[in-house]
Amino acid sequence: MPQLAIDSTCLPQYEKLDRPTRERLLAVTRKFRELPLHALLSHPDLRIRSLPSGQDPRIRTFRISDAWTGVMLAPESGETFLLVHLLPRDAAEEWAVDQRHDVNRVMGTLERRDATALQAPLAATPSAAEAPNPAPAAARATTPAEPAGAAEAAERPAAVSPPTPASPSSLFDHVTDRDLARLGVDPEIRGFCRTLGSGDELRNWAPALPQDQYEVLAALAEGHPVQRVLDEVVAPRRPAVGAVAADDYDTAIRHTRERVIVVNDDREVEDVLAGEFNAWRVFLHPKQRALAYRPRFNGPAKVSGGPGTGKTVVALHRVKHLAENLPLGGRILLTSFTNALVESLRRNLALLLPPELVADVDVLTTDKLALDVVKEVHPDVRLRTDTRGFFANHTRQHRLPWPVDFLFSEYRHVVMAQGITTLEGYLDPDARRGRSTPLSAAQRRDVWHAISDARAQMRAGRRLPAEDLHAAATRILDGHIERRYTSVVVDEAQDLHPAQWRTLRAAVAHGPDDMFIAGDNRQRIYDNTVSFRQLGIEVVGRSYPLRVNYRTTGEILSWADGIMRGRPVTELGEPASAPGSATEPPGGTRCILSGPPPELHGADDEPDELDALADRVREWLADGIAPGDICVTARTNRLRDSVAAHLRARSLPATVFNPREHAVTDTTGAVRVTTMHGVKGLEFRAVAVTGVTADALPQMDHVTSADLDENQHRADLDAQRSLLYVACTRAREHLYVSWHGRPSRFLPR
Ligand SMILES: Nc1ncnc2c1ncn2[C@@H]1O[C@H](COP(=O)(O)OP(=O)(O)OP(=O)(O)O)[C@@H](O)[C@H]1O
Repeated sequence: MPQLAIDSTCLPQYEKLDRPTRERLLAVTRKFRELPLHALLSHPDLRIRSLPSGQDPRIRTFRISDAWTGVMLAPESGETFLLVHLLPRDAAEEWAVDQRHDVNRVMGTLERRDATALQAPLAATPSAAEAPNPAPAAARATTPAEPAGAAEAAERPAAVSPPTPASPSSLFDHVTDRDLARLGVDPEIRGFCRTLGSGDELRNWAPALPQDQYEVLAALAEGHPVQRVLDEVVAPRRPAVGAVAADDYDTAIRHTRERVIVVNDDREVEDVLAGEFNAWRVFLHPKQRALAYRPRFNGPAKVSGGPGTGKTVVALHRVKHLAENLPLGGRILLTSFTNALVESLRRNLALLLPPELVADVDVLTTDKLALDVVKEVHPDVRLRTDTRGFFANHTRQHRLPWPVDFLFSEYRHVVMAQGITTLEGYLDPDARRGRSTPLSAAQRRDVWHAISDARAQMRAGRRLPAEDLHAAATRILDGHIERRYTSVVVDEAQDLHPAQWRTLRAAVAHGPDDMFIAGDNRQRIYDNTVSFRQLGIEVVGRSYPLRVNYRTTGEILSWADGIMRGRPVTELGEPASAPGSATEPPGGTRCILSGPPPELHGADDEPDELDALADRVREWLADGIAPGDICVTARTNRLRDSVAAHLRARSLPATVFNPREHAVTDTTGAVRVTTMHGVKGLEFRAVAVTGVTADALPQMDHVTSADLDENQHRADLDAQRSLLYVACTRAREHLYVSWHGRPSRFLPR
């Protein structure tokens, strides 16, 4: 009996079908599974057609409805049908005739290429006019809201400049044919890639190239050595069973789990097709799968990677693996930074795990965990959120000769960061390493007494700041022989304070699979620097980068990377001040999507800026982007509230979103307006970043003065730079950045 598999290309298309067409598609897919091959091919309703002039004799089209056509790969031998694409009727055949599917014998995967487009540069040196259909490279990527007909059929590279035949400056001169073959690059693509002169040219051809070979070429083009590409791109895909024969489509389809899934019943078909945003549940990059489903790590493991590389997705799948293998009586903690992020993790976990496994997982912010632990012993304790102001008062009361924020900074970045509990500890010459304001022993005593006094008052009032709450929680957890959790999984790890890490460390016993940590220091928007080693979290030999971005278009990411250019970023868990501490290389992340470049708008004053923003939002809505898929960010609470009021005054649906109070789903019917801090970890089809004005970014009253502490000054500036980076990288398809007056110096030139 034939089997059905679905290619991930179909998912965003399915979103565009109306309900009757979806039902019709399900009825058709049922026939694929139920009828014998000969009955299927001759079924009158399905109108299965082969394409005599097509590049691939196995490709067929079939009728879904008057308006929509399915494209499938029908087996010559074997029995697995692959549903390749869903397209408007007129566009389907035009697209399908150009495509060819082949088994990649080295990686064992099934790949698709636009064979017609790729033949052109090999046949001759085309003039620009002859270059393949100059459609935007966006074709493969961002999905228009309505069926776009011919535009969808034209999944062709943009002819920025026609590739030229092999020249001394060709992009892959440094790689031999033999190495390319070892990396799974087949003869046709080996010949083709010799015609490319630049990384931009390669990217423009991405929609036409076989997917896995493109990833190999992109990694080589970025300068990664052959061995690393073998280890990171080829090895995770290589089938355990050895080479796959060139005509063994059945095996290749089953092995291409990154893009293809075999479905067994109606429920599975619907489940897989039901929306683009669920792709992460089913299709994992081999590297993501290898990390999430590795049977065990012998200790803490760390996954880092730029924005949108699927760190959260890997963390969720890791929880699934841990829950499926949990010993009797075990429990898992999944933790993140804000209530909104935790809420979104909880929702996604419920999509991924059956309820009986969800029941074994606590999904909590790290602060909530600490509060729960402390309340078990001191039920009347509450979390204090005005700590900065409280310490400012104490600075004045003790008549200390430093600015009002100094005491708080000393409390947070020295005393609590290092877990110092005595005056002697604070007097230790190493205690203030990295702080650039020297303090005499007498001054340290004054500071210590002021801090102790403030802490004693806070304890007496039973309202503890997060740092003290965590110190208390750590003491309580350390006092138990039984640890609270079997495994702890941490998302958005870059922003946790050392005191929060100590709570997490104390919540789980040292051992295999104790901690799984996902984060990205480029996105660190709070001023914490952390040394995993000093906290007893040893990740050496268990650190893994992710390098494929699934969220953001290449145009948006490469512009946003300009915000961070020239700022070396330390690796997650490496303190900035450590001699020789490793830094994350800039860029190095490949995007699978492409689309329009970011739009930048400078206005004369704030009212003009808000008027232009309202026009942009209105256009997005008119283009069919749902209000809940649009987010506007502002640097300050004041601007956020003005933006929301301004949009509403122009009859646009807008609501203020506060991640500490709201779940992401609370505000789906309206355009979300939030602060830049509020968009951490989230994503939207369209994002407007407003108020990127010279005096708002950096906002100097939130930056320690360089005279007081040079290092802290730099760290504070970097945190604000990262804030802009985080806000801009939340956009999936459209990014709009605006300012009034002078633009922020963080904007790329
Ligand atoms: N293998 C995959 N296939 C399809 N989509 C994926 C895959 N992995 C991740 N995604 C999607 O990419 C987007 C980004 O993923 P995710 O939020 O996990 O990234 P992240 O690295 O945690 O991002 P950030 O650090 O910017 O918050 C999400 O929409 C997710 O569903």
